[in-house]
Amino acid sequence: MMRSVFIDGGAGTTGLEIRERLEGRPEFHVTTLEGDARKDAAARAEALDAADFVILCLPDDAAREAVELIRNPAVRIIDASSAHRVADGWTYGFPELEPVQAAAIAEAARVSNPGCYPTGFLALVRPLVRTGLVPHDWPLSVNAVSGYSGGGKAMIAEFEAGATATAHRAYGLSLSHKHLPEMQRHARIAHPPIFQPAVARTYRGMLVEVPLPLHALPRKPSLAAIEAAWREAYRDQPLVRVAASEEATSVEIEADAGTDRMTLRAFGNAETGQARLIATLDNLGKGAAGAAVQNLNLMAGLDQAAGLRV
Ligand SMILES: NC(=O)C1=CN([C@@H]2O[C@H](COP(=O)(O)OP(=O)(O)OC[C@H]3O[C@@H](n4cnc5c(N)ncnc54)[C@H](OP(=O)(O)O)[C@@H]3O)[C@@H](O)[C@H]2O)C=CC1
Ligand SMILES: CC(=O)N[C@@H](CCC(=O)OP(=O)(O)O)C(=O)O
Repeated sequence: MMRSVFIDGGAGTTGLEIRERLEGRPEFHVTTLEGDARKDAAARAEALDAADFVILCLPDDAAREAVELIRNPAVRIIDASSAHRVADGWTYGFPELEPVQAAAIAEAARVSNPGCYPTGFLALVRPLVRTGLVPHDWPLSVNAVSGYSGGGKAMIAEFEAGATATAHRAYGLSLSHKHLPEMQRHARIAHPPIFQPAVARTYRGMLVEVPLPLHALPRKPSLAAIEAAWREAYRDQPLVRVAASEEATSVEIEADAGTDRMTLRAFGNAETGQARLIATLDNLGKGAAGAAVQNLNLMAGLDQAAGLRV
């Protein structure tokens, strides 16, 4: 069965990546608007209402507006923006997050894609909280570096203009980044983590790291216990891998760039009981377009990894 998919914001960074992934897929007929029609409310309303699925690749305000424009109750929505990630009536589009999540997404009418940083953070932390290895009120922190395409067209233009952009910039210094509510809500933790994001002079890829003092946790888990909790959580998941970490001496931001997968690694020092948990992914892959297509596959009743780069 052919399903129609309208991408609102199809000329943006995430929209173009989704179009690339859906090219040559006979299950989907993709439509977008061109020229002045792209931002014309009447043209958007018509295209939104005519589709089986719409994927919103827009700034938050435009995504909220798109949802209001939809009149046809049969239209199913995937929102790549951060407008609806903790909103009532929306299903969080992270199929690997809980054992029931993929089934919930498959049935949902409104699915909100996770943010790229929360994807790494939640993958590392949620199984540890769920199994009690990390107490739900533990004061977590997360350090992360993203490729500059994470900031969309504006940041790409800044970095590619060359003159002003840096090699590595720390930001989010007010500790109020827009990803904090979804990190806290979906990890099911009592406090927002201390989140230290940075952007580097590389187009795509990201490295999300959670430091953990294992010796101070009530259950004093070993690295092996952490890896075992991840392996159990992601046992049947095609897009999340747990790498054997013993031999690695470094991890690069490009490790999963150009793919739709995510890799988790646990490093540490057994003598001091300190650990570094590291997720790598592509901010435009599992962090955005890959996740949107994974959700679309599930909602359409297809194999979740169909058309994705594992
Ligand atoms: N880049 C990334 O790694 C990730 C992005 N996201 C989210 O995905 C969404 C899209 O981001 P991204 O692709 O990076 O952003 P871009 O800035 O690259 O693209 C946004 C697109 O939306 C278009 N647009 C803006 N306002 C309107 C409007 N009112 N009506 C129709 N089109 C409009 C823009 O038009 P114009 O071309 O004229 O500027 C642009 O083409 C954002 O919410 C972002 O936060 C989520 C995860 C990761
Ligand atoms: C490098 C960079 O600027 N990254 C973006 C996050 C990209 C992303 O996850 O997009 P959402 O806005 O949809 O959550 C930021 O920190 O705001």
